[in-house]
Amino acid sequence: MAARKAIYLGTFAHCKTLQELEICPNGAIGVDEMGVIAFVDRHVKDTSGLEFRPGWEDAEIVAASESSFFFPGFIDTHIHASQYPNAGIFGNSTLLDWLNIYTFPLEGSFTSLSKASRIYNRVVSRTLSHGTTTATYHATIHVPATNLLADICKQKGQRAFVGRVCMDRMSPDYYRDENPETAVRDSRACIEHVRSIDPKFELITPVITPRFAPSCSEASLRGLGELHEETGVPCQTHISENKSEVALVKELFPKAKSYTHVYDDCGLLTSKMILAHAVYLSEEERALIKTRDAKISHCPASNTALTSGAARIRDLLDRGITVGLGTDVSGGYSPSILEEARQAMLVSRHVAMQDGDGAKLSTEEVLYLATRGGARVVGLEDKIGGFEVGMDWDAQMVRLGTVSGDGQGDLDTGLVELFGGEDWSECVAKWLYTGDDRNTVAVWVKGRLVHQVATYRP
Ligand SMILES: Nc1nc2[nH]cnc2c(=O)[nH]1
Ligand SMILES: [Zn+2]
Repeated sequence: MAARKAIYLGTFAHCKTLQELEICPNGAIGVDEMGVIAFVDRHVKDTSGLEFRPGWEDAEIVAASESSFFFPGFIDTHIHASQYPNAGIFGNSTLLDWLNIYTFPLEGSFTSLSKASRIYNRVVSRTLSHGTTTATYHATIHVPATNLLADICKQKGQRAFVGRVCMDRMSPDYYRDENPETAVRDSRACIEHVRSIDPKFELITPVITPRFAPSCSEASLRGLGELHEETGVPCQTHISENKSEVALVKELFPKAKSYTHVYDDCGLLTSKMILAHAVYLSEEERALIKTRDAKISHCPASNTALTSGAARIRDLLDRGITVGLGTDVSGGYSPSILEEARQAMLVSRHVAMQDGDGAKLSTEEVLYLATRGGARVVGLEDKIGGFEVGMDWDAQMVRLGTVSGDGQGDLDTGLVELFGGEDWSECVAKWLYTGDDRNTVAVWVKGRLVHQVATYRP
């Protein structure tokens, strides 16, 4: 809960639609004690006399400087919190050997709660510092460590979906569920823990997490599908990321019509399912995903790093399928959704070189995926992702660097350097393509200040 009402003054930018980025240079956004946006003024004439809003005379004033603006917090729809120490470590591996060489040994070590605490505290702080106000996490199979991740998100104020990973086959002996029943039982325990710390799932939501079809028996997928139906708790998994994985699923589920049908047959392909990657979906699978209204997390950095492939995002969007962005740390090397948005744009250019210019994603589109798209993926499109009355104040203040007449630039704002001739849409583009966490000077979730850089002064 925010300590007091606040008015955020200055430039704000947010995506109205996939194609339209609205930028208001003289804005004022009022946020009430609950962290909810009460008003949005697009053209404030005089910011010196703040009596322009009766009832808001006592509000805290948070003003963005001339080279700063407010932007909605980012939504990371797919990140493995437990893999954070491996960010950047993947060599030349591809998915199935990467799991065995790098990933299972690290995740398996989360029997140690002190290790889990060190890593989870770090990843939550780090993602917040990159403007991620909502993250959908995969944890590990361990109940105490997964519950700890939920506790840490709550304590640090990050909106989070926290998933206890289920895997009862094709996994090492030291890191697997004993049987389908324990996979369901332990998932239920994590759901109950979140219920105990956040009964209405206002900040933290549990998420049922079968790792992916190859590491789950049909019985465990069915059990998790039943748990999904019983509790209404959302689900997440991986799908069709890599060609060898797709072939393996065909071998392991010979009766299923497709990889997507494996999840559908077990009651997991619903509007509350987040499917990460979706690189090699057939026409029929894409149609089925659209029919079920399941959501897609696009993870371009990971898809490139693990040589998985290039997802056809334009095609998914044209079909009306909901898409957001996922860092997929540590398949992806960066915890930054800004970096992921850049990668989404770049990968779309490679797709365009094969499929034609229509595949290109624009600056506006990747920023939409990073915010409004992600909000729809996690089912919170009425609450987060933009600046509208009634939405929560999940936001970041972005500060850009300026170069003065003597050619000297700001040191603490990284590579984004304004020379004075840029209009606001060019400023936002410069931030997207050259910015980093040095530009994210303050971050709020539900009106609570959850991150600030040392030089930030409200
Ligand atoms: N990128 C990625 N793909 C997976 N498929 C199954 N597990 C994983 C994982 O941890 N990362
Ligand atoms: Zn993943």
